[in-house]
Amino acid sequence: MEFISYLRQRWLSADSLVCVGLDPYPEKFPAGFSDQDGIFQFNKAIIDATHDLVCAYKPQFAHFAAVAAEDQLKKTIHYIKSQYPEIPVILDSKRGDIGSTASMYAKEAFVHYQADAVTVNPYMGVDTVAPFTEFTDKGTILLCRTSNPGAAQLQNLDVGGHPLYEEVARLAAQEWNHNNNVMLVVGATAPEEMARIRRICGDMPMLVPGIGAQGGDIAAVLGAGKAADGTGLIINSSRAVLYASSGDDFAEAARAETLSLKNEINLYR
Ligand SMILES: O=C(O)c1cc(=O)[nH]c(=O)n1[C@@H]1O[C@H](COP(=O)(O)O)[C@@H](O)[C@H]1O
Repeated sequence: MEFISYLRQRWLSADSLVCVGLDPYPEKFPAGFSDQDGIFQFNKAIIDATHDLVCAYKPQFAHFAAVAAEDQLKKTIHYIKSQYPEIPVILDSKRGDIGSTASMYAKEAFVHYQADAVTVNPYMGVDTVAPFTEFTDKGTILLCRTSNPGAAQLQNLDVGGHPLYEEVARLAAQEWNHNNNVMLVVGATAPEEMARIRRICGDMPMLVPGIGAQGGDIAAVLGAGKAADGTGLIINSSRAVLYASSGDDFAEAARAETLSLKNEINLYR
């Protein structure tokens, strides 16, 4: 199934726009997760506790690679796909490189890790994005206006009467989306920019990080970014969910945090 239909089905069946980000910090894990399978076991506990509340999971590549735990990334994705096949998995690796190398990164995400979608840095241009979008059933989520404090320094630069991030949104919506599988990353910390991007990209789905630990405002995000039918957003929270408690009740606390986020978002849909 095409990624956007798959996502849409999940938005509706779970009645949720919440994405739980899997950003493992082993030093924050409660006791009992220190063996060599600990990252996977922690993720599994989080997934089992939250699966009915989410529209997607987003494992963050660097958090696995930095501790040589790529095998546990693969196992985590495989676990979601086998136990909860209705939930899309977005691999957050923010790849971007010349076309020949980009095609290897696309294989990495879609063939090796079996992700349903991947985050991609589009600032090298169309030939570096195409190797991802050629996987017609998979999703390609382009960094457009990111959530970090320094995002405006380059992304808001004026490029002939409009900011650079708007050019990315325009290209994504009008020139790069032949296979109807392109989406955009827009940070929750930039609601004004989000509203402008929504006007450019129609009902294209947006991945929205920056809620929770980065302080984004849910009402502002929904006001700026929801599509006409009350969906259109994949609202990610990682640390605020994963580390809601540092005790043995971490999975229950993660569930409570996810449920509260889902309910708060749904108030504004
Ligand atoms: O592409 C992303 O997921 C992303 C883009 C962006 O603009 N800002 C951003 O925070 N992210 C990712 O979203 C997650 C946010 O984590 P928390 O701040 O803990 O919720 C991290 O995995 C970031 O790498």
